[in-house]
Amino acid sequence: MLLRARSAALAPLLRTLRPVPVAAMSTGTFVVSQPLNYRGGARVEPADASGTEKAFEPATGRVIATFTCSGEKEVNLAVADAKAAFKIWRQKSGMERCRILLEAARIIRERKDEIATVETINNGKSIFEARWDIDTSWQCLEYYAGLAGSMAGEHIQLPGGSFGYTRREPLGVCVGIGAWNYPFQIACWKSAPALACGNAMVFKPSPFTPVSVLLLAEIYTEAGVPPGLFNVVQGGAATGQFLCQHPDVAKVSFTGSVPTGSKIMETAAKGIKSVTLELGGKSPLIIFSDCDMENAVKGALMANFLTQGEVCCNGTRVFVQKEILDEFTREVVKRTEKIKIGDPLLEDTRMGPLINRPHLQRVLGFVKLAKEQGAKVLCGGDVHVPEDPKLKDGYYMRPCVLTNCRDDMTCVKEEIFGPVMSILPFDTEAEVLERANDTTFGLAAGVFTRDIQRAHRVVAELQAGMCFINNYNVSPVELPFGGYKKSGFGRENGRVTVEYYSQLKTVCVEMGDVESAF
Ligand SMILES: NC(=O)c1ccc[n+]([C@@H]2O[C@H](COP(=O)([O-])OP(=O)(O)OC[C@H]3O[C@@H](n4cnc5c(N)ncnc54)[C@H](O)[C@@H]3O)[C@@H](O)[C@H]2O)c1
Ligand SMILES: C[N+](C)(C)CCCC=O
Repeated sequence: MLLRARSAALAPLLRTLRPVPVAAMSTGTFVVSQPLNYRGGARVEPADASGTEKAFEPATGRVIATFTCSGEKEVNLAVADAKAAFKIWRQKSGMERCRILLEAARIIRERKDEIATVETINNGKSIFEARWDIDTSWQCLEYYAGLAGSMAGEHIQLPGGSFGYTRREPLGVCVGIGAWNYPFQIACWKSAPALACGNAMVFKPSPFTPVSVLLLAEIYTEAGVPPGLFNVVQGGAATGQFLCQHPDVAKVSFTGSVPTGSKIMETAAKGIKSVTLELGGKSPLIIFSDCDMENAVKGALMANFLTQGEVCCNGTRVFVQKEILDEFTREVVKRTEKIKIGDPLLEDTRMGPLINRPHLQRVLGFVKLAKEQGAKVLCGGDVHVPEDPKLKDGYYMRPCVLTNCRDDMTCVKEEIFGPVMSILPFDTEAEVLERANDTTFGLAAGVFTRDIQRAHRVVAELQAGMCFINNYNVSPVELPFGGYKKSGFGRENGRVTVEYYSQLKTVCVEMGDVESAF
């Protein structure tokens, strides 16, 4: 595995695929010593380079890996291997693919604690939450394994005994490019439907979180996918560009920011490649005065503070009906102040460090600007220094609740991607709908009310791809997830995603003679 342990007794483990005991991994000790590219069913050093990167442990600020970013030659090799594996994989029946994906899901489930620990060390999210992410990862593999066996076309009767039929066929080599906030989950949400449909994938994680996807690559191999079917190349924008412009790549599925999404779409357009774009958001959460207060408060915290607020679909604009504004705000602040910040590997921690120092400074900058623009900080919004000396160089901040906010403030308009909630009072349903939709984003939205008719009426008007009624940020893999407007297009999860990783072939069969015009 990945660990260069302090203890020599662990050395044999490093040369095998066997899981490392989770107890051997603690904050401040983990170091990656093996190659982080994966090609042809094994870890490899890239054949060429487009620079080097360092990956950090956000909890301590330590460097845990220094790695080479892949150049064009390595990208070409990864795509060539994927192309070769695709030829084998596309011939397999849906049930054969199903069995292998189910086996991979089983291994992930079995190694859940270990994978969650690696995720926590490299991303900073609490171990409690990382385990949820790994659950939605293996569940995604199970879900698409289930669909693989039932993918089918149609038979259409034509005059005179002739007929047509359709075949659902894979696209070929698909590229997955991931963000750093859900590294393992994003890799699963892209690769599971891609592989279930018969495609191969080359995946590039964010250079901030290069580590956990290697475990997925090894698990796929152990489960029985052909060598080369799932490859990993490491790197940043340059490596990503090589992938997106490669002539043998059929599709790019991207998760990340709007500006990068726009560049990827431009590159893909030149090669007429299909794209799925899972981009940013500034989602509204609407709390009506007839809500169940306890659930609404819990929902607002779920909507803002998972993964240190670094969540694309967070409901960061919390619109609260005036009658309950004071009570709701009081409760939200009380509970926000109780969130335990610190070592993300401790069982009772609920908020770890942000991803890196520049990002922490950026988020703190948003809070400063919010104050300058007239917002009031009710709690948090400043640096947190944990008592444990080994955490002193980590990137911690206290979760922040802002009030006195207006719709034109920067904190209300822009994606902060940190633990900062803006509370905005409203009077009427019509008014809040207009304000909720007044954004270029459209990823998610939420409504808390006991009035069932109002709940459905409001979500029908909300311009967002993922709407929650009386909950927020839950992710059943059976439900499609994706955005409206500048939050992107295409979907992940749910049955519909099969359509984004396959194409339809129509076959027209003549049973009589050709009736020619000539
Ligand atoms: N909608 C979703 O499902 C979802 C999920 C998670 C994160 N996000 C969004 O992701 C953003 C945060 O992630 P980030 O900072 O990693 O985003 P980012 O756009 O900076 O980077 C995302 C990925 O794109 C790569 N990349 C950068 N330039 C590229 C280029 N020119 N060509 C190809 N690849 C390139 C990066 O190396 C990284 O792997 C936020 O906006 C967040 O909302 C969206
Ligand atoms: C699992 N969540 C919380 C729904 C997040 C999905 C990915 C967004 O960043």
